[in-house]
Amino acid sequence: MLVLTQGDPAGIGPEITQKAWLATRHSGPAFVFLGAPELVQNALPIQIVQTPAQAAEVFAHALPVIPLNLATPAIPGTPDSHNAPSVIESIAQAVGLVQSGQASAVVTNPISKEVVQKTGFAHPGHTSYLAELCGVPGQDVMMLAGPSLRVVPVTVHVALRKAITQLKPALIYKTARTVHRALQRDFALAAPRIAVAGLNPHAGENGLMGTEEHDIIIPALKTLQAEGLHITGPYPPDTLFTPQARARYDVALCMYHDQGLIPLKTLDMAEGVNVTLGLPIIRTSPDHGTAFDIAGRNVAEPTSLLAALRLAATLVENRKNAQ
Ligand SMILES: NC(=O)c1ccc[n+]([C@@H]2O[C@H](COP(=O)([O-])OP(=O)(O)OC[C@H]3O[C@@H](n4cnc5c(N)ncnc54)[C@H](O)[C@@H]3O)[C@@H](O)[C@H]2O)c1
Ligand SMILES: N[C@H](C(=O)O)[C@H](O)COP(=O)(O)O
Repeated sequence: MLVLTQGDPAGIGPEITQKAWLATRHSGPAFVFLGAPELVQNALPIQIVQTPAQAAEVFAHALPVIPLNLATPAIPGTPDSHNAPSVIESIAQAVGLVQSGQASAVVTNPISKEVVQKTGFAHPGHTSYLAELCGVPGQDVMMLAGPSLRVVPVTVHVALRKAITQLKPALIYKTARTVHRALQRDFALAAPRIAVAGLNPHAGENGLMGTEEHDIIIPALKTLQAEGLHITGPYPPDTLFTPQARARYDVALCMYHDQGLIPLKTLDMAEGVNVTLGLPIIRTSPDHGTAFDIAGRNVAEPTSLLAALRLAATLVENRKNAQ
């Protein structure tokens, strides 16, 4: 049984949750919504439950809901930081259900980083918060996975100027080792191929356009290759995402957030999935955000959430088989 968090109640989470249930109620994967019932009951039969086990019994007939309370009524498209505590509580409770063995994985509905930050939330988003909840702070790695491409940014939710200063061999080691292990264990790839993007145009043109490749990336790759990882690069980023290039690797390690997320969301926005690696639990999420600009208009696509639910179920199975 997957547990689906509430996300920001003013976003499209409630809408895509209902659409996802209609699409999976007979075929699965089954999930329980952990959030305010009033967000998902406007067009569907829902059933209040207390546990994921009770949710499994009703899933084909009603959307199961483990209830939370909102501080203020949600207005689609108009986020209210007073409801941030319920957003955060839903994530924490979902992790607890997986840690206690009552649920198999967490799938998160989108949150607004800006809204939760207003309440002093100490994380840029779900990813590092999940690592803290799981007792592995700093071990989290963010992957975006789609039908055409998988990318993992080495630096994530920081200003680009800061991302460049953060780029160090230790960060490349942590990221690459975590990715290698996850592709073997959770994605069932026996010999995963990791391609690494350069930071600079033309991957530095042998030092003419920047020295991060020579000084940081290449030495780190040599260490990882000596450990037996199939990791190559650094490649010129502008040709790393062509169909021909993508056929030669299983994941692209990128130097900063948008170096990977622009091609991923350009190629696979509809079915891209955000996967948190490095955790003792499985967590996926849609590759999009709260979409406040369309919330409440019933035009949101559930495809990425459906892909996230299905990938979570697959990763759970793969991890179980790998044990
Ligand atoms: N995993 C997450 O929780 C997550 C991911 C990305 C962004 N965010 C947050 O979401 C908020 C808004 O971010 P943003 O505007 O950069 O990105 P966004 O993904 O919310 O929206 C970008 C554009 O894509 C459209 N869109 C997004 N999902 C869609 C869907 N399912 N169907 C149809 N159209 C869709 C939106 O209408 C918007 O025009 C920010 O606070 C950001 O921090 C959260
Ligand atoms: N970087 C992701 C994206 O742009 O889609 C997303 O913001 C991740 O956020 P979480 O850490 O809240 O999953």
